[in-house]
Amino acid sequence: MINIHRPRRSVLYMPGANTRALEKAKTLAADSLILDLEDAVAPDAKVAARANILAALETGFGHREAVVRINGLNTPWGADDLSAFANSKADAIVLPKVESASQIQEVATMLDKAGARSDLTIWAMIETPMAIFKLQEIASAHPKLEALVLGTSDLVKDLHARHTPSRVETLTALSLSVLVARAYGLCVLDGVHLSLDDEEGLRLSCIQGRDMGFDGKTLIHPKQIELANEFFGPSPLEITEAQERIAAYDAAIQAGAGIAVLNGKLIEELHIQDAKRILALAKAIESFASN
Ligand SMILES: CC(C)(COP(=O)(O)OP(=O)(O)OC[C@H]1O[C@@H](n2cnc3c(N)ncnc32)[C@H](O)[C@@H]1OP(=O)(O)O)[C@@H](O)C(=O)NCCC(=O)NCCSC(=O)C[C@H](O)C(=O)O
Ligand SMILES: [Mg+2]
Repeated sequence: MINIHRPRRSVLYMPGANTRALEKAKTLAADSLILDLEDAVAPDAKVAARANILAALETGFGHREAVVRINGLNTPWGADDLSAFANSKADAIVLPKVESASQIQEVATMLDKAGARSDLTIWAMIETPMAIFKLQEIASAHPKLEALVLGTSDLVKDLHARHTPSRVETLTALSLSVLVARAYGLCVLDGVHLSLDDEEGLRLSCIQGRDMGFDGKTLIHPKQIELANEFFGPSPLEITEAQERIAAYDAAIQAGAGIAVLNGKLIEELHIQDAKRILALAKAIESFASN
């Protein structure tokens, strides 16, 4: 199954308590923003952060998608967060530390009762060992679920593992998450790269995530946006090759053949589906640039 989601190459977290960052976000080249009320916000600052985010959503973030990470419903703030954003201008609600379908269903029911817009979707953070074992249950919990977001910091902590350059400690979890996301038609976003000054490490992590099938990468600082946009978007060469593949295949079909060969490579219908996905993504990214 091929699903074309909106571009989410770069998905930048910012603490809701940081009004400077919320303002700065309106000028950044990130495709999506996660306005955070959870781990990046101290308990004493949660209520003020909620108000900051509500105010920032009112003026909007241009073409950038704005999603709000609420606190878990098992915390003192979760239910109030959810009702505050149910009728806001947020594009989605991110639910942290999801471990069961019922957590997603509870959020969906609360949004329905609050009369939330039908296009307000839910994203689930996958960041605990139990979440990995419940991936299929979570992914099929509710039609409002749109994306799985890997929380590799929490996962590594819960595993008693260590962050390594190869990410061997999370590869199984990353791979299972991509498999399940694709099987259920969901968007899937890779975890953050914590070392702010390690550009080479970020580059390798972007390449690895892209090659595994992730749609994009979650980020913690504006300086990480450019690399994520570069590696999770189609390159000019990939766009040209996709166009050439489609043209070669169309010519083969016109000539009565079912397959084509271009530059010594076999082209079948499945390659055309992938070429069309690449071109649709490139077109959507181009429309961002003109907005
Ligand atoms: C890490 C930071 C605290 C660093 O902030 P700061 O010291 O302000 O950095 P700079 O001086 O280099 O900032 C330069 C300018 O960029 C703006 N900025 C910085 N970070 C952001 C941001 N995230 N979004 C928007 N704008 C940002 C600064 O305001 C400066 O602007 P200007 O004044 O105009 O020059 C900070 O980067 C930060 O807080 N990052 C986000 C941390 C966060 O959200 N963490 C929680 C999410 S990660 C997570 O929990 C993943 C998951 O759950 C898991 O388990 O893995
Ligand atoms: Mg986390």
